[in-house]
Order: sequence, then C-alpha cells, then structure tokens
Amino acid sequence: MKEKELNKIAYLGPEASFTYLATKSLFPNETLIPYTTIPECIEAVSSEKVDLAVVPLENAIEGTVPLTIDYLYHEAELFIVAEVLSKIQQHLMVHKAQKDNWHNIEEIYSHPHALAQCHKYLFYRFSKVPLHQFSSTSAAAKLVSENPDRCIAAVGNTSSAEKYNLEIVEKNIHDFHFNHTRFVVLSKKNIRLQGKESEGKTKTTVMLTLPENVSGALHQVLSVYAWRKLDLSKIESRPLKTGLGDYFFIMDILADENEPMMKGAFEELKALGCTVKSLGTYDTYLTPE
Ligand SMILES: O=C(O)C(=O)C[C@]1(C(=O)O)C=C[C@@H](O)C=C1
Repeated sequence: MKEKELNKIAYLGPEASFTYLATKSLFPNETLIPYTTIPECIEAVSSEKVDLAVVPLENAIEGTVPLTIDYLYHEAELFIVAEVLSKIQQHLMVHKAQKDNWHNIEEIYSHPHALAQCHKYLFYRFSKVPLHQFSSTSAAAKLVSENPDRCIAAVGNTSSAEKYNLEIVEKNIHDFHFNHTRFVVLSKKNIRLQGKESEGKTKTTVMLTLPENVSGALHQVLSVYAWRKLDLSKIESRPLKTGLGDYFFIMDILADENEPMMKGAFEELKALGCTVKSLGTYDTYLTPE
C-alpha cells in the first residue's frame, strides 16, 4: 500500500493528548481523527472507517496498557506497522480563573496511566483530594477549561494547557524522571510504514500460548529463540480470560519476521504445540523532544 493512501488516522483524543502528539509527529499532513477510547480507535481501523490507528501500548513507569494488548489478542485482527516512542512530562494545571486558588484544589482529573505516573506526588501533596479517571489527559484538560467556577485540576502535557488555555501550577510531577510511552500504529494489513526516517531498529511482536500441561514449555519456547541468537526485547504474560493460571505471552523480537531464522522459529514453536500470532514487523520512530 502506498503511503499517500494512508490518509485517515484515528488516535486517542481529543487534540493535544500524548497520543495526538505522537500521531502528529509521524503523520504531520494526514487527517487525524480523535476517538474517546482505545477500543473505539481499534474498532475504527478494524471496520476500515480509518486507514490506521495510533494507541498507547506501554509506559516506562506504569507498564503495559492492558486495554490495548487485550484488544489486540482477543478482539481484533490487526498488525503493528510502526511504533513511536515519546518522552512524557506530566504537569498539574487549573483554569486561569482559579490560578491563585490552586492550593485548594477539590478534584483532580486525568487518564489512569497519567494519575499512576504521578502517584507519589499526588499522594503526598493532595492526599485528601479525590482523583478521577478520565478518558485521556487532554479530555481532562478540556473538562477543566469548561468549568471556570470549579477549583479542579487536570494532569497532562503543555500542549493541553496551551490548547485549553489553562495555567500550569506545578511542572514535572511524574514520580520518575525517565518517563516514556510507546505508541503503536495499527493497520488491517501487514504492511511496513515506508518513507519516514526511523531509528533503524526492526522489531516483530508475537503473541503465543503454550501447550497445556507440558513441564518446561516456556523454557522450550525461549530456547527456540536462544539457539538462533534471536534477541528478545520483551516478554510479558496476560490472562487468557479462560481461568486462573491461563495466560498468553507477548514477545518482542529484534528481527524481521521474514528472516529465515524467524520463519524457522515460528515453525518450531508450532511443532511444540504453541499457538503463534504475529502482529508483524515494524520500525521504531522517536517524537522530537
Ligand atoms: O491521555 C493521554 O494523553 C494519552 O495519550 C494516553 C496515555 C496512556 O494511555 O498511557 C499516553 C501517554 C501517557 O503515558 C499517559 C496517558
């Protein structure tokens, strides 16, 4: 598929969310369409309302975004065609009408991942203030902008503060300095995003289940990769939702799925009784800081 055909891109919005910034950095000239939730973004690309969707997959402090991983395994037949890594800085913001009153904040709104990234700050500084989970950081900022009379705050980025005309009253409130989020670009087709300057890293994401009641099955799976010198950059398990103790594994391998060693690995995994689902091979992009 030629890149000029990929012109409608869904993202977790509204405008100014971290996902928006990641999407805009990779697709500056395309039509970006905001959706309220991750499942809505995934559904939009699955039903071909859009060509691609960009959603968060993993954060350096909070780990995997379960909704994204679980939808990719259980609900959708999609491929990852690129990943974008973004630096994340969280700030506390209020309506400009409340800027001198912010020590009396009564409620704080943000995306659950953003609240969790600032857990220590919020706990020590605003321990009695209720925290409300919202669909995104920018949706929380928009809510604050629509309520000038309420002394409420949002946690989010500087773009949200600018877009919704809010006052940042405390900067960099995330608990750990190294805060990055990994976003993935999803497509119905197993294509590779072309024509953009990538970091030069190639990655393949695989989801697999182990054969039942086989001792050492995970060890066998890891040896399939190990003797071929295929470098795993991530392994994680998620519940299969069929019972306690039932899991699927997500593995990222730093290689192209079309390499002979990778093809051999997939064949061997299947012969061992694993189910293997590849989400495709893709490149890594960075958003400018
Ligand atoms: O709320 C946003 O701004 C998002 O784009 C979502 C999201 C996430 O799901 O992790 C993205 C990056 C940050 O880690 C916090 C929130």
